[in-house]
Amino acid sequence: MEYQLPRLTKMWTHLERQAGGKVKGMGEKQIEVDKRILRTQIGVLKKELESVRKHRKQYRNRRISVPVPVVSLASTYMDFLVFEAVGYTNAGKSTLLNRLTGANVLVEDRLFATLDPTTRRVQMKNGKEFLLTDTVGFIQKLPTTLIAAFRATLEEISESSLLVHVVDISHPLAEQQIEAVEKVLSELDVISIPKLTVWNKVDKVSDPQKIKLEAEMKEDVACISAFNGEGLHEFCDAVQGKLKVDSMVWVEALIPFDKGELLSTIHQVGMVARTEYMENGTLVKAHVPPRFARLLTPMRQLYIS
Ligand SMILES: Nc1nc2c(ncn2[C@@H]2O[C@H](COP(=O)(O)OP(=O)(O)OP(=O)(O)O)[C@@H](O)[C@H]2O)c(=O)[nH]1
Ligand SMILES: [Mg+2]
Repeated sequence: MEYQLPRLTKMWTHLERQAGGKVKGMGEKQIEVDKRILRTQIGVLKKELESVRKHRKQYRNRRISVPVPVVSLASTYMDFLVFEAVGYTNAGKSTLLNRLTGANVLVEDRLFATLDPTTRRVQMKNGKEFLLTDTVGFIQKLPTTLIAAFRATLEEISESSLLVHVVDISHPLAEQQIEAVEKVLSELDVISIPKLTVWNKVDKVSDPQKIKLEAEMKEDVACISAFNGEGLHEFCDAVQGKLKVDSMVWVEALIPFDKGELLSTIHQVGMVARTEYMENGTLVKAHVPPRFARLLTPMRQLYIS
């Protein structure tokens, strides 16, 4: 609508032309009316956007502050491993989400098919899980008014553990699109979040072998086709590897036998290197998400003592 506002004039000049120029100014009045309607609608939408933002924020806060109910431990802690698929519009983010989770997210060969973030649980073949959020695509020179409109969505990005930057590597302007996305990411101040780059649509390039070799040479780049599933296992492995290095901490803890559910959560959200049954509990050595590590503090002390 903000885009439309200054362009209304052009829409109405045809009226004057039709009337043979006799009623000059007739279009002009209509423009004023239209502008007022648009401004009112913009105001209403802005208010709604603000309330969406507040709502999402509350929701996120609640996710973080839940006082650890034992039964839902697993699903609660899952939230600490939120993965965000970011990328240029039409790069294949939604296709990737669908392919990994069997979700039914709208996929379309057009810009901005996705306007609302969708989060799904991804189950990897080794039983590990993570949450993957699909978001709105980026474009070059994202107008500031659009940034405002998508702010609620973009804010989700800043709270994820890993960003997966999906690139349409078959696109002739892939290089520029990568740059555009990196630029938006830096504007969002999320440079510190670990990132994995995915070159998607490798089935569509003229020389897949060359592209795959190129990807191999680079650090943190996985080559896939969300379309036919090629490279997805490697992608999941890369996600896990990245996590271990960048967003997990090493813990050694003694889990009392009556806290068995904690043990299964560690297996689910973390990467267990070793378990050993002791007299007073299970000794676990594993990489786990930092937040979870903090919760294990008493049990880590138990191990030390
Ligand atoms: N050939 C080929 N086409 C793909 C692949 N992945 C996605 N596509 C196609 O690319 C188009 C865009 O896919 P989407 O998943 O909607 O892209 P998106 O990144 O979610 O786009 P926005 O929601 O607009 O940001 C669709 O026509 C997909 O079928 C792939 O690996 N190979
Ligand atoms: Mg999409």
